[in-house]
Amino acid sequence: MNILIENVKILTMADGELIKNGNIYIENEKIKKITNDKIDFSYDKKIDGKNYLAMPGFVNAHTHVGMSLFRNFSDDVELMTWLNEKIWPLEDKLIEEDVYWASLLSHAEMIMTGTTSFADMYYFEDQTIKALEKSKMRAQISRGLTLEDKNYKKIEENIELFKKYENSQDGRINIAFGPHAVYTTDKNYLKEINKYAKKYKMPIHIHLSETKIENDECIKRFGQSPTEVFEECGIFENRTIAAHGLYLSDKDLDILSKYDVSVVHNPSSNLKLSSGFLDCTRVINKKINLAMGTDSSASNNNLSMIKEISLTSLVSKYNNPQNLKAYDVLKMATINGAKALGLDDKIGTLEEGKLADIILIDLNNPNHTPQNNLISSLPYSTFDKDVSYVIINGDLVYDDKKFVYLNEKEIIKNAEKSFQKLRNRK
Ligand SMILES: CSC[C@H]1O[C@@H](n2cnc3c(O)ncnc32)[C@H](O)[C@@H]1O
Ligand SMILES: [Zn+2]
Repeated sequence: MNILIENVKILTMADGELIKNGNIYIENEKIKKITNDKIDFSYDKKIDGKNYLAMPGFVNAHTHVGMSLFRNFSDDVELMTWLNEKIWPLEDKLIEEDVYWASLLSHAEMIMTGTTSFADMYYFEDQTIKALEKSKMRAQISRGLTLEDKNYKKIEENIELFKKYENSQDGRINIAFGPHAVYTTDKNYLKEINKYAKKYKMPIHIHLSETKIENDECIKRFGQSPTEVFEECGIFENRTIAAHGLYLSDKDLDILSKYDVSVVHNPSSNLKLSSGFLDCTRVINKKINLAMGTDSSASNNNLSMIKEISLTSLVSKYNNPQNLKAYDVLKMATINGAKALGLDDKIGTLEEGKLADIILIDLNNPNHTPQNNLISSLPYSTFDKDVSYVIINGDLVYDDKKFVYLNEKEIIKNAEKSFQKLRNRK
């Protein structure tokens, strides 16, 4: 499909470029040209971009899309109570169909709030991949791995996922290993994962130093911080997404900065589970790639990157208004997320030759008026409902606030039904 977005304000997120006006020519899956000029181009769809802002789609660099059936199921508790008493017992009853509908529900929510790519860690990931065939989102998928894995069968399943789906669906799918966290694994298990990650050149997705208790218990168990344990086991020798990172010491940050590790900030989930709030500036100052995620809608309790962008900006400024400028927060949600997924040469900025993952924000709303500073408008004034068009891999998936491929009513009905069945399942 060829698309022309005409006469639009463009935030490219490419270095040095702020807002410019022009036309975006999308040929098949790529951005062919961004120019003020009219070029000879035959298109299947023309979007009148007047009063819209085009920018790269958001990259949600840490989530669990299969958990959206648990939205508002367990609130007002801290992480370990939430996991041990509420979430894990429910996950024991999950079946494939639940994850399929939960995934579609999450994909719909992400698309309508401007997310075009995500990194996921969960169970029944083949169902999430099946849902991706419908939603057409871009994703890095990892099978969640814990010590419940008796004969390392789940590691094998993770490798099978890689062999079957790596680069599938027109290159929109990548597969990673998903060792859950230091407290659900041990050194032998992590070393085994590292061995295969190296063999297959697969990236890794972990939870890291999310709570103070996690750190304290790790030090009791190993005499090392979680970062030191993962480093010793070779995990960081593979490109790694490390979600949370709230309790990283200076020494931990120095370790991470030596490797291709991206820390992912999940502000809503961290605040809601009372884990704390990441000092983003401290991580960025150590030259570590800092991306942004929602975590799941069971702890967030939704999947809006616009909400995460806003929270990150506002809470980071609580003691100093100079902390974290609007543009730096937008980088976390776009190009830094792309880097976390190993895709910064393909997505994350709007540049000729890159894949067309583009969203259009409606500026014709009272909350964007007057247009004094469009970069500030994004973190400080944008609502989810301002997202009007979403293009992924050159494919229009959300057209003037309507899903092109997803049947919203069917998804909502089946997700609701799945949760009622799951709840009653023995
Ligand atoms: C092994 S699959 C993923 C696993 O992670 C659990 N989970 C969801 N959110 C969090 C979080 O913030 N910290 C730690 N673990 C989390 C989820 O319930 C699955 O069991
Ligand atoms: Zn998580």
